[in-house]
Amino acid sequence: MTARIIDGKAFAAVLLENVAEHVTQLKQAHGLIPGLAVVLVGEDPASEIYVRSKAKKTVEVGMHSYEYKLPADTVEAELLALIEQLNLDPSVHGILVQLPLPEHLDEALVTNAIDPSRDVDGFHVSNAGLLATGQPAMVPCTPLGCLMMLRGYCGNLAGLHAVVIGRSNIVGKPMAQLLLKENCTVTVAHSHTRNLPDIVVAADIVVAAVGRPLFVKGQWLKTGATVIDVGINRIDQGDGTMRLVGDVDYGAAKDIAGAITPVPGGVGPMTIACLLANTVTACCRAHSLPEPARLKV
Ligand SMILES: Nc1nc2c(c(=O)[nH]1)N[C@@H](CN(C=O)c1ccc(C(=O)N[C@@H](CCC(=O)O)C(=O)O)cc1)CN2
Repeated sequence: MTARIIDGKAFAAVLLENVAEHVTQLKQAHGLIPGLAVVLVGEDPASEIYVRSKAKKTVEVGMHSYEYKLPADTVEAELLALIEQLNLDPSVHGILVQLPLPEHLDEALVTNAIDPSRDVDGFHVSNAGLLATGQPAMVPCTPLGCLMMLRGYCGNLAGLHAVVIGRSNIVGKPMAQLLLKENCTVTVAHSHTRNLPDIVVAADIVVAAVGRPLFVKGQWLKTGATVIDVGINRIDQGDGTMRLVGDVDYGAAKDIAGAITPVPGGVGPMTIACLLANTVTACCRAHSLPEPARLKV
């Protein structure tokens, strides 16, 4: 069996078109332009690329982009003061602080300083709680993108056994909550899980978010399983060049899985598209307008 490729770039292109259409409608019907503020602290090269890409796409879909670049030695009080200023700015509908933060900054404290209604990353404890209790929330962008692709490929997910490998607040936990909401049977595996291959082999859906290159082996998979690879790892090829790989051994997995996301070109592009969709949703909620159905899960 050769797996179908789940093309994240194509999914993202469709979602971005829908976002752009809604932005045009908001402008024409209500004179509103959604605004997204992105805060980057420090000079992490990958974060700089992601932030640049977010700003570029924000402008491409017709929204306002506000970028704040702070030095790596920024003190917590200064960052919190900027967040407070953005919380009060009526032209800003979405706020995100790019992660990871420099070590001296408390990620939870900073994330929870963002007004939950503008928390387009969905990392605020209020949004995490709403999602965990099945209530309308801002949903973290990476798991939201994974779910949209899973729905697109599998249709109804009810009754399927999903194994989520990884329990981070950003991906693993919200992914498990979203899959539960879809009536999947969900197993969350992590670094202490015993006999992981025996667990993965029972899965109809595998979401790999462990942050370890090529960790999930092809022979662990059930034939025909749908595999979503969240990992983005740069590995040295031994000749001085670097290669981008996921958490799944794609070369082996593609012969056993039914469908699989590539790295690059899988989950990554959907993360940014979902961020812009969340910003439109936040703008609609802020102005008590109906939420665009096509941007929702
Ligand atoms: N505040 C946040 N910080 C971080 C998040 C997040 O959702 N919110 N997620 C990641 C980084 N990230 C977005 O911020 C992100 C990562 C990767 C991609 C992407 O498109 N990747 C490409 C490959 C690009 C490359 O060469 O590195 C792909 O997979 O095709 C988009 C967004 C951590 N921080």
